[in-house]
Amino acid sequence: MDTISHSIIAPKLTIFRYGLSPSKHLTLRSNSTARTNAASRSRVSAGIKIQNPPIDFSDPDWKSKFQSDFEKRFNLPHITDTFPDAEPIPSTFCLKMRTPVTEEFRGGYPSDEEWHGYINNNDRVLLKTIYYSSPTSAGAECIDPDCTWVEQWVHRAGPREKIYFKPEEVKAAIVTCGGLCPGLNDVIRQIVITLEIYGVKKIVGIPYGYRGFSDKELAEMPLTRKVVQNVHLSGGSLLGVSRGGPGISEIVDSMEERGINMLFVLGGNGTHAGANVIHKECCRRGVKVAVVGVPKTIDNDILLMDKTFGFDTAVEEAQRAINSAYIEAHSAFHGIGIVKLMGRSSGFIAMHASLASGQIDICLIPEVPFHLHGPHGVLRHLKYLIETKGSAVVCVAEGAGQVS
Ligand SMILES: Nc1ncnc2c1ncn2[C@@H]1O[C@H](COP(=O)(O)OP(=O)(O)OP(=O)(O)O)[C@@H](O)[C@H]1O
Ligand SMILES: O=P(O)(O)OC[C@H]1O[C@](O)(CO)[C@@H](O)[C@@H]1O
Repeated sequence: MDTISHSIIAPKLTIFRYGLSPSKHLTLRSNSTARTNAASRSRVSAGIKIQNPPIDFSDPDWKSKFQSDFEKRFNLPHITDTFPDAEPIPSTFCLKMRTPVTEEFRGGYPSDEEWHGYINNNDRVLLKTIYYSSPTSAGAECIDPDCTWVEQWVHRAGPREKIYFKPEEVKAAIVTCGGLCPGLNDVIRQIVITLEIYGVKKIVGIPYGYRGFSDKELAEMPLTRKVVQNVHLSGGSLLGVSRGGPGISEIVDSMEERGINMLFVLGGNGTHAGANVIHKECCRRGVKVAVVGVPKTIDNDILLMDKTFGFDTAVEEAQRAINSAYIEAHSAFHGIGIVKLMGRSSGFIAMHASLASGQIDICLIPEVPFHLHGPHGVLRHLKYLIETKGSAVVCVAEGAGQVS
């Protein structure tokens, strides 16, 4: 199976791929790999070998075992795991209000009012919504050889009716680390505005990533709705970014000194590895701090999120390059345009830009192995395009053809 390639042909677009056996489509991940994968561009499922304990499909209970294992893996930690005595209070925020919920609601909402302002703790989002009747169905991703329907879900994010931090006692900090990504300022803005709606008054930005926790020259930046009102109109990060910086102990010391008890980190893999150890260090010290990770990946390759910020901008911008390549290729005799786009481990930008542009003939992405040569190879198809259309445009994601 792994040497025969075939192509899926959509109008004007060919994505080269191998025929994969169902077993190679497994998306099941262990707890640790789910997290690592999520942080390391794991939306890719086809073609990647996943190290998991094999499922014994001869066991008549395999499905219920799989589902309960899946449930355990997505069992979210809660603040009361670390602070069993933490007392919940009614939330001051509600999806239906644009000002903090006031005292008059503290005892509950009027019974005749349909409130629907919160996410229930048991709300779930189904990850797989397609029932494939056969492993040979186009795009089939099967757990087992018979392609049985197995429910996979994750918790639904959003505001809860009970909170554990009194807004007046919160000092929230926001930090942006790693490289830039479109949308960082939008996220900073929205965090500040939402915190204010909760009633939080003390909000600061930590300048230049984790470095801002140790460098005495870098003063924290007070953030209010007024400060962030128009920041989404400019690129980059209002706070600045950096790589490297202090050790975890120094960061947590600094947070304690500053009285920060809520930290929002915006960043990629490294940033989240840092956030994780900051959280662990806070737990070890017994300081009540909420560490919130906001994943930053322009590649949109986090399975558990609808879409990561910056992705749409990347797709939009990519189309300008595609359009230029198209014009060049079609103006030249037997012209071939090649556009290389971001995406070392996943090809969502390349695929979406290709589809949206309507100008790409071949799209090569890391998830889908292909041959350059041979009867089903890319070059053969390119020759066919030149012979029949006179020109062609190819879109290549950075990591295409590099997954072994
Ligand atoms: N394993 C780790 N433990 C603690 N901190 C880390 C770890 N890896 C990276 N960091 C810290 O996280 C910050 C950002 O990391 P990094 O430069 O790797 O960017 P990133 O978050 O992966 O973003 P990008 O995807 O843009 O590269 C740095 O300040 C770095 O010191
Ligand atoms: O060259 P680096 O820093 O490893 O990053 C490359 C990766 O970063 C991105 O450009 C953005 O995540 C990816 O498309 C690419 O895979």
